[in-house]
Amino acid sequence: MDQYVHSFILKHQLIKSHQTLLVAVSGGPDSIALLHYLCAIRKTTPIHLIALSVNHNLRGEDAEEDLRYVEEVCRNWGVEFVGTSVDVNSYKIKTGQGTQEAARDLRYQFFEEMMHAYEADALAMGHHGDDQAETIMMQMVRSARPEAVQGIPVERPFACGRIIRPFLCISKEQINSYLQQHDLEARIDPSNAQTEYTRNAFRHYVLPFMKERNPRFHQHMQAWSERVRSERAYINEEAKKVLEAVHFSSNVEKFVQFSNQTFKTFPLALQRTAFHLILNYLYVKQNEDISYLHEEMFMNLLNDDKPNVSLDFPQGLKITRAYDEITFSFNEIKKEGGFHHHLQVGDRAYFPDGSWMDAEWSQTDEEEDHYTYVCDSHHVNFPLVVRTRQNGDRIRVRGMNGSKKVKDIFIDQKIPARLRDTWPIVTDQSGEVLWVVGLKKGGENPGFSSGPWLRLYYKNKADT
Ligand SMILES: Nc1ncnc2c1ncn2[C@@H]1O[C@H](COP(=O)(O)OP(=O)(O)OP(=O)(O)O)[C@@H](O)[C@H]1O
Repeated sequence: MDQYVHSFILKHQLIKSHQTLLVAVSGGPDSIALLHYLCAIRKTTPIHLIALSVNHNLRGEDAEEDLRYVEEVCRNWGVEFVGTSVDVNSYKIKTGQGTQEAARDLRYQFFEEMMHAYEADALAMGHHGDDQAETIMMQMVRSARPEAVQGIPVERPFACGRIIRPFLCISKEQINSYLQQHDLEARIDPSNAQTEYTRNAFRHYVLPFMKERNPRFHQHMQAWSERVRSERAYINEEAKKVLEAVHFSSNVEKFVQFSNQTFKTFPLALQRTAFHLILNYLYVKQNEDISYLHEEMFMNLLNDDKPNVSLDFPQGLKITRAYDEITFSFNEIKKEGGFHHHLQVGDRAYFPDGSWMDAEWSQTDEEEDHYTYVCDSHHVNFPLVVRTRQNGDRIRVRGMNGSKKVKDIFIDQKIPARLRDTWPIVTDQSGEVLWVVGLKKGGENPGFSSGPWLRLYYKNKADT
């Protein structure tokens, strides 16, 4: 066992000389073996070890005895010890969590505090290869998405350092032999009683079957986890390029819009991943309800023959496709035919009636007609927004002092009421109305500036 763990630590560079290492010790076999192993390597790799143990007060006096047992072991092995008792029941009432979830939260809060208190480099935990195999199999049953089936990480950032799991490369059986070999005693493994029902079923029925087929199954699962993680990291980086290409920009409104054509130039794997990156950005809390079926629905929306399609996602998120334009929005556009597009320079925005608008840099400040708008680019906050009217919209009309209600412009120009809710209006990011297309121009007069100018061009479907 020692050799496996040694190579694993080296391969992942989990521990280095002179580091301060916290070890989470419940008193059960896995963490007692881990503590013993780490004590032993102190002979060749000088490290500062501190053992942490949490009494969850869930198993009466037994739990207190576990803590005292760990304390005694630490005294005998010359390891600094910090123990704590937490009140899981009060925390459960406060947070509405289940027992295991609340216990876990409190345990990690304590670990985090200790990481800062000791300015530790890492916290070592006793998860092993069988835990890994169970976790991956459970994830596979739950999800069809590779990114949701990655298992337990060998290391991850935590507080001021990292969490490391040096035993992921070995099986529970190897840990038991190690305990025997070194004549080590552990408290009765409380995990069987505490572990959730599903995990126990995998532990007792599925894992033995897999190990019977291949005793090295846990090694395969560990290799799988490492491989999937590195591949996912690569795909995620590549998918960020998709977001760049479609001019994805974060904004307070949590509103995302891009061209379907551009999005679809990328391979399917990147489209899928980019879709999840967008969802991660839109959903403040990770949404457990999103499954690969949602992913399929989105992929179908991209390829649907119909020009206007929409999907309703959890928490009121609406995804629509209007011709080439894909929109993710929580603010459902209330009025029929209403829209809200972001417009970057070099983009074309399509409207539900088939008309469109181009945005480009211009060499001149000349405006050919009512359907061209030029402004000094220094006076606008990008990206521009092309949307339908909102209550209270006003425009600072060029050459006039003060502003005018957009509603009055529609009335003055005798625009029929049925057209007003779908009439395009351009604003900048700060909400300043720049142009009521075809009717009134606002903002600074481009004739007074030296550019560079931004030129907008509106083309009505009926004219083509
Ligand atoms: N009460 C606790 N105090 C300190 N560390 C804990 C505690 N409970 C769990 N841990 C840490 O989390 C790891 C995984 O926890 P889990 O509940 O899966 O295992 P366990 O059966 O308690 O493990 P072990 O056999 O090491 O006691 C443990 O190996 C240990 O490092």
